[in-house]
Amino acid sequence: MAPKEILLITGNTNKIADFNAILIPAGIIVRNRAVDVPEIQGSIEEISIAKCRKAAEIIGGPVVIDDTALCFNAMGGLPGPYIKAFLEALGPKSLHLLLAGFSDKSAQAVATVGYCQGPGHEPILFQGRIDGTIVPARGNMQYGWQTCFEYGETGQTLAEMPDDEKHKMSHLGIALRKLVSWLNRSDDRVTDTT
Ligand SMILES: O=c1[nH]c(=O)c2ncn([C@@H]3O[C@H](COP(=O)(O)OP(=O)(O)OP(=O)(O)O)[C@@H](O)[C@H]3O)c2[nH]1
Ligand SMILES: [Mg+2]
Repeated sequence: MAPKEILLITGNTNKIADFNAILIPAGIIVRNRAVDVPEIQGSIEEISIAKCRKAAEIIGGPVVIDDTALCFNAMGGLPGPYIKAFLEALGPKSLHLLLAGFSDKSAQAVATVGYCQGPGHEPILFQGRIDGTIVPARGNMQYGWQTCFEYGETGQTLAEMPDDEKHKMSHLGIALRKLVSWLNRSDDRVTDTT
């Protein structure tokens, strides 16, 4: 089968690295444009659809985007898609303090990957959700909130897991495997590099 490529619209270099780590073994080439696409307020899905549609308009062709949310169950799903603002304000070391007044520390990490064929086309979403617990930061601090998210019953934060193990179960891994299945069934919607 000819290799396929996607154009990932993001300025987040860690996200690009994660896409590559997950998609290269699946035979997908990841190209990138670092465009800052405006993010509206709304549900996770509304934000992802608007971001994907806007990215396709800016690029004028097929695009892939991801919008990642961290949802605290005690807070009705917040910060959710607004986690970036909380992370920037508090830093990963203080994020767990948001739940100091709650006994329920459970949370979900949600990756919502969007594909849009081009301007005027309806985006398609592929979502991965995993359950975990918000804890004081542990592990590699270089990226996002993953030091604060202990996955399932593993006793490990995402930042304490080896990358290959993390990509097998992560919110993004789940979402991207759904994208890969869809790309493999939709040969006419992706760009062949040959
Ligand atoms: O520990 C993490 N593990 C992840 O898997 C992950 N994915 C995203 N993030 C962070 O969560 C916020 C989401 O915002 P986000 O999805 O809008 O990304 P972003 O604004 O950085 O880039 P863009 O793709 O929108 O251009 C941003 O602070 C990201 O740095 C992650 N942190
Ligand atoms: Mg963003």
